[in-house]
Amino acid sequence: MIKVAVTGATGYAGGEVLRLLLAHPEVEIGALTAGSSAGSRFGEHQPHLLPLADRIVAETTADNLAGHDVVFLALPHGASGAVAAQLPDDVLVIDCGADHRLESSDDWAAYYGGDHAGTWPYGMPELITGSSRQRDALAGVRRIAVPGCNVTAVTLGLQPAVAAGIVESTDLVAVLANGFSGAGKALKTHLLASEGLGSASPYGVGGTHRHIPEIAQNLGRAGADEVTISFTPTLVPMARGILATATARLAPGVDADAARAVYEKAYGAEPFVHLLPEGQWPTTAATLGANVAHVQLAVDERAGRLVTVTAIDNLVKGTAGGAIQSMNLALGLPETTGLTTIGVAP
Ligand SMILES: NC(=O)C1=CN([C@@H]2O[C@H](COP(=O)(O)OP(=O)(O)OC[C@H]3O[C@@H](n4cnc5c(N)ncnc54)[C@H](OP(=O)(O)O)[C@@H]3O)[C@@H](O)[C@H]2O)C=CC1
Ligand SMILES: CC(=O)N[C@@H](CCC(=O)OP(=O)(O)O)C(=O)O
Repeated sequence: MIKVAVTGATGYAGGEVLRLLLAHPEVEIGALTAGSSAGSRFGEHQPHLLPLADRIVAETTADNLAGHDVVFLALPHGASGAVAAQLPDDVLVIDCGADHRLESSDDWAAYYGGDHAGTWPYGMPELITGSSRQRDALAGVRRIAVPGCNVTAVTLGLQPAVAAGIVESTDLVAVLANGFSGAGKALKTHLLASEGLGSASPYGVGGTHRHIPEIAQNLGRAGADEVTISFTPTLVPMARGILATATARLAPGVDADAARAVYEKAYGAEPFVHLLPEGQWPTTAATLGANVAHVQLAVDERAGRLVTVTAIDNLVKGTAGGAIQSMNLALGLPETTGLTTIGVAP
């Protein structure tokens, strides 16, 4: 069995990693660590994870993380680098946070601030990288940076068109509806039920959201020379889910059939990206609890734009499921081990 520790186990991302790992046939769950909740009973924080309820949350120290084959980091931004530096090179370390996603230290400084911890192999197996996919780069690695959840939705929506050159990558627009859990468990005023229930509110407006450089990095790897994207997330009253509408100016002469053929070719063999039948549009409800992205596209002839819509569960395909998919690849297991595309709607 593969022995796995989870840091940030009391949070949303750590909890979801554990929920999925409990169904993984090759995994045994070891240390559960966190910050201020160390010493408390795990069941107080994650009552839905009954098999682990009587465990005691440990401090996040190198000693407590020793003796594991895999360590998941589900810590706030900026906290992963120091913990990872204490872990041996032969341990597979999977960072669900942002610390190791970006190649450019300038981008890190501009969007996150502080010192950049470094760049790790990027955990999005479906990412188009020239003539191959990122999954080929994950075999045998011992460090993985899990993508941002919004980044996963927007990248999967746009990358086939960008890679095939059927859109202008300098004229991209993405508007997203985002569930509350994306912001984590820590209390924030705008996430109070009295503020957020019955309301939709934009945040990170005007080119300020920290996922913009990561999306540009991905679409650059997919083949774009230059990427300009207007990106606007909107908080909507649902616990989980992201619905990303991403549009792009079409290259001359590209019609709906040609665009659809590009997406069918890109995603026909992907186990966790599902191109819906023509005319059926993604909903977040259909992806909840599932390691899957539902994708659809249309050509808006009057506007001259390709319109893509992608739905994911931010905590599954957007975090924990994607992380376990990458773990499987790194360890040489079948990519789909322990993961399901079956959701829990309604
Ligand atoms: N929520 C989401 O949809 C996604 C989250 N992520 C990333 O996952 C990471 C965790 O996010 P999320 O689960 O939402 O956040 P939460 O606020 O829900 O959880 C944070 C976790 O980190 C622990 N923690 C906080 N500070 C420290 C510290 N100094 N040392 C050790 N443990 C600490 C907390 O423990 P304690 O209980 O003791 O406070 C808690 O377990 C972030 O980097 C986030 O960006 C990535 C993709 C999507
Ligand atoms: C509603 C909400 O605030 N969502 C968060 C989701 C970010 C996320 O979880 O991704 P990271 O791992 O990069 O933090 C946001 O859009 O910033």
